[in-house]
Amino acid sequence: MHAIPVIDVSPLFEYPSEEDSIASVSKAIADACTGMGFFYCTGHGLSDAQISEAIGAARSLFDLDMQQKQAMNSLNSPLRRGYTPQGGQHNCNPTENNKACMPDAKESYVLGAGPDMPKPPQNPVAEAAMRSNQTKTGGSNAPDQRPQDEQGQTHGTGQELQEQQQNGQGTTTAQSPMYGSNQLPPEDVLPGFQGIMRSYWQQLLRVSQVLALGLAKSLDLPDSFFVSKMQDPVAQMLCVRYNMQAPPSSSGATQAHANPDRGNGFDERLLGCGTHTDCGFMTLLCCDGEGLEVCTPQGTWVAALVIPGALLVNLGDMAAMWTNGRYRSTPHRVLLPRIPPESSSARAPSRVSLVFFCNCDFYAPVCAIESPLTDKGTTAGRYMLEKLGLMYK
Ligand SMILES: O=C(O)CCC(=O)C(=O)O
Ligand SMILES: [Fe+2]
Repeated sequence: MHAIPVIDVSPLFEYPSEEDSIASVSKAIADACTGMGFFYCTGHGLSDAQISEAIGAARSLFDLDMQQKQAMNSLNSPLRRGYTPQGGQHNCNPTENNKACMPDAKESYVLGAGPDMPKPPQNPVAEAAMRSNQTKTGGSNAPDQRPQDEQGQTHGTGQELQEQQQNGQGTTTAQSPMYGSNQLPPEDVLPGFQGIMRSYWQQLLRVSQVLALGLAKSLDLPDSFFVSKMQDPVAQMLCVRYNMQAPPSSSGATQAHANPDRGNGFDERLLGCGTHTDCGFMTLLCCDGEGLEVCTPQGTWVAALVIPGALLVNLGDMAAMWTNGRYRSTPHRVLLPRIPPESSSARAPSRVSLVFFCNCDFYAPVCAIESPLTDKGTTAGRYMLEKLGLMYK
């Protein structure tokens, strides 16, 4: 029995038919999002082989020699896309207790929405959800807060938000500051990488839109509520390799990762990724090893075990903002078990994860659904830039 629920989302792909099964899925999503804020998603349409292939492609990128990886150094990219060696990136929640963050013990490679990555594919579910908005009235008190340029009318979402929407009028995500080129490894350096990652990316955009329908249904919102804000999302995919560490010495950088709050036992581990919440809407993760831990509503930590073929979904800050905290943006972290001192293995073990942040359209308005007149609100892009700016100092 997993502490984190497993939800078979396949009925959502039958939308708009299969109403009863969709209602059960939506209920399960609501329970998961008000509880752990994390759930395993099965029935998403990707085969185990596709997931393993993408993890394998990331692994082969990290296996390149350092010179080849440095040729894609994220410092060369204004959007910090590309490769970041170990020690070069923060990923802690900068607001947590106002504590200084230590660099995470990981190397990473970031891909983001841009002209060299695919747009969301044809998606009959998303299209049907968008159409339902035109045909249905009632069913929910919550307004659909699409920007003015899409809907041609204003909503009571607060003056500031309306101004932003007006400023963003006619502006697409592709013209936003978070859209740009990636540093992809050339085909002769890493054959097949680009194709595998583009195809995985496109699949995950499709799954994200379908989950967005499930999330709207779970909140009794219009079916298009979230899908309409994910027409051209500023998605980002973080590929990470957590390299297992030697036991911390009594001095030096690795020692600094030991978490004093955890008391006995924890000193033996290092932090692969500090405690944080994700800043976007939802995150879809696959990985090939354990280490991720999730904070329960009671404040304890549970391990997110690996379920082969499942995608682990969690909500980010925007989901919490829309729902006034009813849906959790759950704190999580990644721990690294140390290599036992007696280990004679020539190669340190490591864990690879692919973390797909399905953010919304850059100019999508985000404000509390139930109190749009009082909540000042923001836009997805503004919120992400603020939070990322704090993390990538
Ligand atoms: O690698 C993982 O398991 C999670 C990483 C993560 O939470 C993040 O990068 O936001
Ligand atoms: Fe995260």
